[in-house]
Amino acid sequence: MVKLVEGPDNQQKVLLQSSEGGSVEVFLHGAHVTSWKSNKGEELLFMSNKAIYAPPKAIRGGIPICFPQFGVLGPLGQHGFARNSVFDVSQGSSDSVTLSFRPSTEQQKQFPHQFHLLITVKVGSDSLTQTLEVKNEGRESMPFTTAFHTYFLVSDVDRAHVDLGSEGLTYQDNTKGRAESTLSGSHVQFQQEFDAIFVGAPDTIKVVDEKNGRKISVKKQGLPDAVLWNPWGDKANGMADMGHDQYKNFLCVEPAVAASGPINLPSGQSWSGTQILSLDS
Ligand SMILES: O=P(O)(O)OC[C@H]1O[C@@H](O)[C@H](O)[C@@H](O)[C@@H]1O
Repeated sequence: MVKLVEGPDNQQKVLLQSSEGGSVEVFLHGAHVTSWKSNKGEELLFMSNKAIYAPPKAIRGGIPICFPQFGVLGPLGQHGFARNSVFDVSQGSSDSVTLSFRPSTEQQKQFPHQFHLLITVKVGSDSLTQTLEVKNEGRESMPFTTAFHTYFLVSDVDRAHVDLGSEGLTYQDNTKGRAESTLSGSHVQFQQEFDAIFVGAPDTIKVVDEKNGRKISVKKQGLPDAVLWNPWGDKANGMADMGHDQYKNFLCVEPAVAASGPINLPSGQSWSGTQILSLDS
């Protein structure tokens, strides 16, 4: 039942369709969602026009999976190796797919743990539900951090904001060596590079595109933190896989186990975290 087609750079992707008209595309490379369209067919995720779809680099845009490490919070390369690896199809239907990954011997040299990672993506009526489930198949407990690194498409970052739904939250500012800062009000309006870990963030966060009147709710389950990021012009224009001034068209909200972690998963046990994205009508 799973519909697999070839995408850019000879990479295979799964096409999902909801009965109400919404659709999602997921590459086997990184179990990476690169498109989520509403019931009316509008694209809701940002993709770089210079994205490279083939491993070993992660695809720029969509929803990279950061695992088994978020950011530089550990000994591995930034955001871990799952996003650079090709997954297998485990099971699926017309509107949902589960992709499966086990680390290679080479990857286990950097991260000496055996695990089974399952990413399930389901498209619903103006919604996308994504679950990360990991089973520790090794003999030792396994430390990890993780994130759904979601790039939301906005018409103009100057006329968009993130509503955290609660005033005066504190965050670790990655642009200042993780110094603690306090948010004034409950909104983040991006006006320069912003890279922040909200530890113990609210479980519902809204992405508001003021210019086109669109609101998307991000609900997280089992994921204590949320990272908010936009690199702004100088940094983004220096990225080889990001188009010129495309930073104006996205903002990232990333449900995560980041500074609250790591989680130490005992041998033989499983853990899961979920994000539910829904377009407010
Ligand atoms: O360029 P990458 O590896 O995809 O990372 C993008 C960004 O991801 C964010 O999650 C981090 O907080 C940033 O510090 C980082 O720059």
